[in-house]
Amino acid sequence: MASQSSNKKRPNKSKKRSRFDSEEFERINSLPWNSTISEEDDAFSFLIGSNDVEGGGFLSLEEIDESEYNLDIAKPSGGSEKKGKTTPKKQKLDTKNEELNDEAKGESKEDTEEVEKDTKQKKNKKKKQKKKKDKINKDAVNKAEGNEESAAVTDENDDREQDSVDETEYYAWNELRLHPLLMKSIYALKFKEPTPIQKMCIPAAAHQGKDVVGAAETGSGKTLAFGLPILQRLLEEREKAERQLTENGEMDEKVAPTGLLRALIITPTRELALQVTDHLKEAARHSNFRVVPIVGGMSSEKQERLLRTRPEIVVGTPGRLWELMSGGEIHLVELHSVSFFVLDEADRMIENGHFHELQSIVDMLPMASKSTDGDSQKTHNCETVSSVQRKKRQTFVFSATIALSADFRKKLKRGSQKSKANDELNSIETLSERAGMRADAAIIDLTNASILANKLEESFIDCSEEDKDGYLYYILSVHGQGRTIVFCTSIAALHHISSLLRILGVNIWTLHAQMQQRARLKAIDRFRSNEHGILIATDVAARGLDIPGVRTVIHYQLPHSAEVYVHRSGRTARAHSDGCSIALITPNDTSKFAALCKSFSKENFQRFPLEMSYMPEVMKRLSLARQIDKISRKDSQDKAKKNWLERNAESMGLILEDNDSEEERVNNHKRKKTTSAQLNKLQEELKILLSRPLQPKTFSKRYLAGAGVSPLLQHQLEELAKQKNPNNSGDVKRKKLMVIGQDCVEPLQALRSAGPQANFNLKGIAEKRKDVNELRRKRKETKKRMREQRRKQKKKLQAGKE
Ligand SMILES: Nc1ncnc2c1ncn2[C@@H]1O[C@H](COP(=O)(O)OP(=O)(O)OP(=O)(O)O)[C@@H](O)[C@H]1O
Repeated sequence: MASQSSNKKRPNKSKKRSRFDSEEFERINSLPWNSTISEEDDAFSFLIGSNDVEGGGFLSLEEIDESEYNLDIAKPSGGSEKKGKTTPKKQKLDTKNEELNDEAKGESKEDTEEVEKDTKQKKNKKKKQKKKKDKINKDAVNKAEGNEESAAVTDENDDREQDSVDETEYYAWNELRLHPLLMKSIYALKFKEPTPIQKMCIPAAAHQGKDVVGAAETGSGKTLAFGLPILQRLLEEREKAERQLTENGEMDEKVAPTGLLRALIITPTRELALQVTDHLKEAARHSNFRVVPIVGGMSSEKQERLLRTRPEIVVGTPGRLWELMSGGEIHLVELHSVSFFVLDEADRMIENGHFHELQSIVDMLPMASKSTDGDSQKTHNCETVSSVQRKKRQTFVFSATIALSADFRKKLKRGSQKSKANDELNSIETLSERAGMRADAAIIDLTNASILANKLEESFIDCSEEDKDGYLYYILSVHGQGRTIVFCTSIAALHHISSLLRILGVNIWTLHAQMQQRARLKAIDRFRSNEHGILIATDVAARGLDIPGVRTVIHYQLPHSAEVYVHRSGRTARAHSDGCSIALITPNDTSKFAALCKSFSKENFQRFPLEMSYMPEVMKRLSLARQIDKISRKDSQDKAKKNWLERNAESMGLILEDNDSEEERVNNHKRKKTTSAQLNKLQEELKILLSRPLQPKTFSKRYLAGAGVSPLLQHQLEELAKQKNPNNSGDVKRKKLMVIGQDCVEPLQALRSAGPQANFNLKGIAEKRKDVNELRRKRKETKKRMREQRRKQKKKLQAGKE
């Protein structure tokens, strides 16, 4: 349905653009291509983007605002652009026509005069061309950068920075033959070497023009693995077109078309789209390609204004993209120019809530298979376009967990490209095929058997449902170093623990899908800016979020699938860092956890080391916090109920009568007073407890424990311990000596020091489960037998009575 509606909107535009399109595409096809990219794949080398936007700058707290992009976007005047505003190309043509008319009027002038004029013009033209050629050859870099004052300032800084760059340190990038402007960005990012997925993807995508299915662990640099090839090809195309125009002496005659949409990147979440945008802007900062995010939760008018700047690269979420596309947003429906289509976190895209819009978007992409001979003008145009497009659009499908869909991989390896009768894009395979993925796509799967990030250490704490909150508080307070993300599966659980933690004085931020977009971005921003920040989030934060310094991920509730577990845990141990994850496992979770371990081919998970002497104090505080929470909740529920009643009564013009008797009123008042006194008392008690360090009374064998120990004291204690055991220089023992106190030891350190203390034994669990199943079966059989016996006895009794 959706795609039909979109198709309805397209014929008009197609009619208006049909001549232009076919002319342009004829020209595209006639352009030669450089040796590194196959002729077939060189789609839009005629493009010379008018890139006047400075990249860089993360979209942070406020709504997307064009001012953040240093854009001076003209408000639409008079007829809307959608109705076919005069393009620069058309303006140029009009001017040319006027010139021709003028020339015709001047026919009466003498021939000699005309010849002189002609020669003069030719001379001027040659001069101009030479000047331009020199300029291009002299400084291609400056040419691409010199559009904005702000860009110039940044570039000046970058140039200064680049002067101090020792390029030999970046030699590992050499073999990837990236454009100097991209290398300049890489120097600025200080990425000394490409990550393995980048090493594999860039040659295949940028130089061989292949479609790519990429799978690599979380935080392994997949964004640039598809981002750099896109930018590389766009840069090469632009330069080639410029060179060719200069060589043909057409620089003056041909006007670069205003930016066409060249790359469409789709991500499952808004935060991820903003992050990918930011990342690509950093990579494109010297090449001047415009990258714009199109996501829900923000003003669509502003986004439409951003799109009117005709960015070459759009990164968006399916919902808002489709909303604008189906509304006929001109930049987004001109998909014939899209040469790069990316599905980031592809496996998430096919999940419920995403694929309908995605399917509609994919169906908008020009594909030869969708055209039929008998169709309208629009179809004819699409066919012209698609015959170019089918060969030339590159499709990239990326995810850390795509390899979990082994079926997809196998099929692609076999090169199966048969179109499915299936109309729904409910598998990555169908989705990729419909998006135009070619049979010879490069499959780059760098995930290991466990799919989990290499530098991630995983652990678990088995506890009762009752003690879960206590253990969470324990980890956050005893091991509060570095950033921590706590994942919940439900928003109710998120509210529950965030309320408790706030009462316990733990500084946290929350993130879930029911929050306003502005609040979501604010939470991320604040979390990002706090070195020891704690974020309590649902799975909306599970995918793609790249926040440096996340040291620990806690699974407060286990996720529903192995994929989500991988992505959640992948918020730590990113790029070259390490990190750890801790899963809180209650008896109800055991079999789910065992299944998870199995899907990662992991026999053992490490048990997180706990210093049990902390627990009495932890539980005391928690008990008080729970009581406070219960009273406060009841109070706010009562208030909300009263407000609701009052609001409704007011809206209906009614006056609420207080029907309570005097006695009831007095009792209510007394009850309120008692509750308030009780609340104050509990809060006071908790305050006293919180003012004391969370300190165990005894010293453990392994740890010298002391809450609130300053780094200096910690160091002195360690030195003291060394002096006491001068002979004991064995590394193993020294490693185990650790001083722990609040905010002293991060979980990863505690985990490493503990060694493989205890493991989650899958075999044991399987056996236990077997035993339990056997027990259940026997119990069932006994029950059945007893039922049978009772029935027989009943029958006998009835027969006796008769
Ligand atoms: N060559 C490189 N050297 C060092 N760091 C890099 C390199 N490439 C990318 N990074 C950094 O690594 C981090 C992770 O990159 P990115 O977000 O692209 O990972 P990802 O594989 O897409 O992760 P996820 O699967 O979780 O989405 C980012 O902070 C990025 O800046």
